[in-house]
Amino acid sequence: MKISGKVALITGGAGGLGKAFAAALLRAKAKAVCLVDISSRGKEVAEDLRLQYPPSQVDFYHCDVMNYDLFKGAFDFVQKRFGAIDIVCNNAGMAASDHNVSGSIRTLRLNLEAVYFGTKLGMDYMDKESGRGGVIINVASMAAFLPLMGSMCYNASKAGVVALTKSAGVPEQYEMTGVRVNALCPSFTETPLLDTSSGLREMIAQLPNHPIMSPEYVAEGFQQLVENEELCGAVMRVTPQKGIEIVPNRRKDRNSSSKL
Ligand SMILES: NC(=O)C1=CN([C@@H]2O[C@H](COP(=O)(O)OP(=O)(O)OC[C@H]3O[C@@H](n4cnc5c(N)ncnc54)[C@H](O)[C@@H]3O)[C@@H](O)[C@H]2O)C=CC1
Ligand SMILES: CCC(=O)/C=C/C=C\C[C@@H](O)/C=C/C=C/C=C\[C@@H](O)CCCC(=O)O
Repeated sequence: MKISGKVALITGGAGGLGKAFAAALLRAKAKAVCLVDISSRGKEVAEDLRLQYPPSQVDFYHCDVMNYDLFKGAFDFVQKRFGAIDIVCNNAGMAASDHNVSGSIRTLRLNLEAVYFGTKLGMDYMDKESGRGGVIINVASMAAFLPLMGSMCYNASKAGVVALTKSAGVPEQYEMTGVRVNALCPSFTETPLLDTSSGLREMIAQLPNHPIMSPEYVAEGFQQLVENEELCGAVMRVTPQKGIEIVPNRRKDRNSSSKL
């Protein structure tokens, strides 16, 4: 997909990775980006991006994406304001330790259930019948493959995002909707998320050859997933050790999916 002239909706857009994804799209001449976030910081982030990347339009839409109806309202807002949606990034997320049961349940809901909402809504609003096709990027994590000690729900939620994305990205689905769906799995990246768990930075520092990456580097992988029309149902890993890589998809060796 050529990003120039396109319209994007990014959840968690006020956060470290969300802002970097928005900036990457704006540098590539996206027509408009809407930052959907529960934090009112989104207003300042949108203002900052407008100043940095004129004449692109950058809006902030205050929303709790864990509420389906409110989240649908964000899609209606973008569709009405810009006439179309081409790119959806389900990026909003959080982490909680196993000791915090309510936080762990909220983590599962935000990181997985809300990503399902955003994937379903993205397919509905961008479907080639009602829309003009498009691409959905679901932000998972390397924790989906290499679990973090003490964060069962975080690890499970991210593994769920990978499975959800592979399901949504099967060729038959793409043929029907014209919407590609890919997963982005970064390792540790310099954002406020790293400060939400005490001792995490110290733990990371103990890991051999595991420097914390910049959001801008992860956004390079994000942009590849948006632009490369060959990628659908793809899982991309971004790590300091191996850089940006697509996980081989064994399913491509089979010639049809199992239909229910
Ligand atoms: N920072 C890292 O090391 C890594 C982060 N990730 C994932 O990247 C995504 C973005 O996280 P970061 O930018 O690192 O963290 P961040 O904390 O900077 O950004 C998260 C954003 O999500 C928003 N948010 C939280 N709950 C929300 C809700 N109910 N509705 C709408 N927005 C909500 C927050 O207000 C915040 O702006 C998350 O899914 C995270 O799990 C994945 C791998 C590594
Ligand atoms: C509650 C703590 C928590 O879940 C914090 C998450 C923080 C960062 C985002 C996360 O998505 C990054 C995961 C990166 C994992 C990369 C490699 C693993 O092999 C690290 C394993 C570290 C360990 O041995 O526990």
